[in-house]
Amino acid sequence: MRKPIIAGNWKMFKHLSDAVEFVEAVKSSIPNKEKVDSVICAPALFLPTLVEQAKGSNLAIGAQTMHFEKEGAFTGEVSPSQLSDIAVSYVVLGHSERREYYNETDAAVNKKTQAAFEYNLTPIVCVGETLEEREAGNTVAKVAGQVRAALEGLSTEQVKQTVIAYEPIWAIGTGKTATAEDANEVCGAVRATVQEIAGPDAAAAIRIQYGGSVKPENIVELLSMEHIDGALVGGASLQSDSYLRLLEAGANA
Ligand SMILES: O=C(CO)COP(=O)(O)O
Repeated sequence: MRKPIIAGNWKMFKHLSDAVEFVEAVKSSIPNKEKVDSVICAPALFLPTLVEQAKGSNLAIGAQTMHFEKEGAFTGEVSPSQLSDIAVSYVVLGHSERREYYNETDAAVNKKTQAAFEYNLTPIVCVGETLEEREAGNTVAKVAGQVRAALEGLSTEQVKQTVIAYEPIWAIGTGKTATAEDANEVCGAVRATVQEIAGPDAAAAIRIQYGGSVKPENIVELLSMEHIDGALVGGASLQSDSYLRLLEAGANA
């Protein structure tokens, strides 16, 4: 049995005071860690405050991106060692917005995934196809290629601990969710790819999230699917009541 993992990705939303208010509102109501992993991936600026605030609760705090080097002359970047030093526990890597607007390549995502393990961070690696790729019948080829590239060089144990987020780009922020069956089919293809790379134990253990217009109204059906082990949620993770409903669905999946 894979434990569900529900992660909110706040992207570039909220001010620090809103973030603190949110964590205060949810932290005592986060479901038991044995039932679901509950994560908020916040802007880097908020991380030290939120990590302190969430200490002792069931809420884990994650970053939305990072560099792959420990340190160096990379103006504006945040390093894996800096995240680890303030006890951040997750990091989103290769989000389609980073790939599209900041030229994050498969090779960089691979280096970042390896760096995450070096610094004790759990990577949430995002993969997904554009609408054109889907319409051309290239969804599985695209997603499998991204998975292979991201996991290259990892040990079987590291592959098992990686979280993959399947986010069809056309479903992000558009209100268009992939049908639960379509999402499950691609998540199944991700699992099959992991099996080819790292064997059946890793394929059985790795957790695969779906992301793209997930809401309290559609998450239960998505989580009922065989290969969907959680959700990476943008818009619907910004309000505390909606976020708690998502976690509740995770705890009961
Ligand atoms: O990109 C996403 C999460 O990383 C999905 O965003 P939405 O849930 O707003 O569609």
